[in-house]
Amino acid sequence: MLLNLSPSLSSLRFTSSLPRRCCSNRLPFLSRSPTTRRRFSLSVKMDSTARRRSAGEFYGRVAGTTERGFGGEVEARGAELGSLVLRACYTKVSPSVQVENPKLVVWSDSVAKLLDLDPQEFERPDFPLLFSGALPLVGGLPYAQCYGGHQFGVWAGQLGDGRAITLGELLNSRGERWELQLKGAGKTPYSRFADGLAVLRSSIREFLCSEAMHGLGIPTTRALCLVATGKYVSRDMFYDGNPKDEPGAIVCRVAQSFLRFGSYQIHASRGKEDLEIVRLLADYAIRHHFSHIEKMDKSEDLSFGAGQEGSPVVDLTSNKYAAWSVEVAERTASLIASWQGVGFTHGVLNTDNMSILGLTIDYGPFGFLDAFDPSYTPNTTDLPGRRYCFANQPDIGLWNIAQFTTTLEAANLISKDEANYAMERYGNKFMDEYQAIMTRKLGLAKYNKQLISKLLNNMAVDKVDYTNFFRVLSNIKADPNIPENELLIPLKSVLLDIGQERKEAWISWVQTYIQELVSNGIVDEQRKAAMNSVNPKYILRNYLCQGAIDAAEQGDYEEVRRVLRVMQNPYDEQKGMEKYARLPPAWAYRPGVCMLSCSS
Ligand SMILES: Nc1ncnc2c1ncn2[C@@H]1O[C@H](COP(=O)(O)OP(=O)(O)OP(=O)(O)O)[C@@H](O)[C@H]1O
Repeated sequence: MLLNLSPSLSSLRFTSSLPRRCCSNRLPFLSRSPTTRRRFSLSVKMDSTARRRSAGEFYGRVAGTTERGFGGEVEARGAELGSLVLRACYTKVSPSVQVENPKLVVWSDSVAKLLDLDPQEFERPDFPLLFSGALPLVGGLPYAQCYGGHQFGVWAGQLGDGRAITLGELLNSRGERWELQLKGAGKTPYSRFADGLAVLRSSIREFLCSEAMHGLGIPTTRALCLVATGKYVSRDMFYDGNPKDEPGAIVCRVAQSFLRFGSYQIHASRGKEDLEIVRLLADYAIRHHFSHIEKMDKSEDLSFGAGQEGSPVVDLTSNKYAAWSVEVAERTASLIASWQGVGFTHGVLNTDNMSILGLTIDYGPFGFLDAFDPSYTPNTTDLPGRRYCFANQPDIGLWNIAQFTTTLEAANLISKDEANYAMERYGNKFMDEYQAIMTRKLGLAKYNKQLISKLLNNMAVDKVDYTNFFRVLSNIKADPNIPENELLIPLKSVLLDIGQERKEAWISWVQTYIQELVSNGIVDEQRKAAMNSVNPKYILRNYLCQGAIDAAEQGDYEEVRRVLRVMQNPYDEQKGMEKYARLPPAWAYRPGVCMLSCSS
């Protein structure tokens, strides 16, 4: 039954979406056959320049780095426990989640604006029914996408969308295309062995972090609203054989596209018959999301030497797919540089969690750094190798780009030289952006590698809080005459429990920093304002999420809403909200708060 919608909701303009001929429901040969094993070569040769120009140098070597993953051959193991959907990149499927008196937990007015949705619509009594998928949206064309991916460096075959259902793609009045997706709305043909559902705990984390990342100015999928279904879902959070019933929930995510590296990989992995889908999906992405590439002036000289001297020239005007791969590589590099700037650790950087638009996607066991620790990983599953720890993210981004370009190569869309060139551009872009971000964080006029490396080293030794340190750093005055015993006063709230020897190390660093500030010649007040606009006061520490989750599980949604409000303006001083900038309390170190598993 379709509802009689008020003007704002009913005038949402849904538009055509993924290539229709790639829809499994349209295909006579829709297959849900058992997995077939096949050899799938994904060997990747890393360009030495690209590898050299990654960020390892700043953080030192971390145990279990990713070298092993840079090459070699893997076998397509496929979704051995489920069934496969072949020759298609999506399937029409409607939400099937059960609800009982569903409730709107939290919503985002700014996302509503993106969609031209009147925020008053959040108040309509049937809103929770519409945005849990229990009632259809007029004009919606729901579907689930087919994608695969490398998980922890190993090809895992078909993975999703196992619990995300796209309601449709909208065109807003500015001509922007926005895809609406319900996460946790029931099974799809891609659900494998799982239930297609999500719990309140993980949905609150996803909702809050999407909006917090946006507040920080970091590209991300957004979240329109979060509905508690009123039903329970069984989860084994610690994988200890003791599943517990948790409240179920659904987040309505919004992005210009949810296409991932894995959306392309899955088809390249299936050999000849599916290579055409890689091309169709690439054309789709370029047409709708990288249209400037299609409009590129062919007479413009965009030829570049790929790599070192004597290496082949790559002309980006002659192959739109090459230009596209470079842009995907560069967007990914910028994204990861911005994560490093705020201490965000994604936790599960599998290729199915890499957006082709360079958005942060899939908020699972993420964490922001508290005490600076390059080897920090928020994901308990990642603990043995720390593949996805903070310091490894730039290298993992490159590894993932290598998988993406290998996919385009396999589909004969780009050449090996073009693939190498995209990787090289990743390395260069990452370094440029990372250096610029760190320079701004310190309020300097130019990049000073030694000063920054020394600082990060000091912070790691003394376990200094990453966010709060940079926030108070702006209080240091560019005055070379400050007596030695007063140099650390502006930093006293963040240099906790350090002995005499470490004090000396810090005094020495502050002295060099002040010299640098003096030579840069920026007025203190100006520098402070500039630093505070890039060093957040508030970040979504895991314990803040947990506080909001604990209250919401008791039926009190006010804390989720309060945390959202604080995180929407993370660079501002917010009167009365100082407690949200505090270090984690002791209880935050209990299992499941700062460290999480993938169970959601
Ligand atoms: N409860 C579930 N039911 C069905 N499929 C699931 C479930 N949980 C995860 N999956 C699928 O397993 C894959 C890997 O899990 P992951 O935790 O990365 O996904 P997710 O958080 O559901 O997805 P997304 O990347 O869309 O945010 C995903 O493709 C997802 O579709």
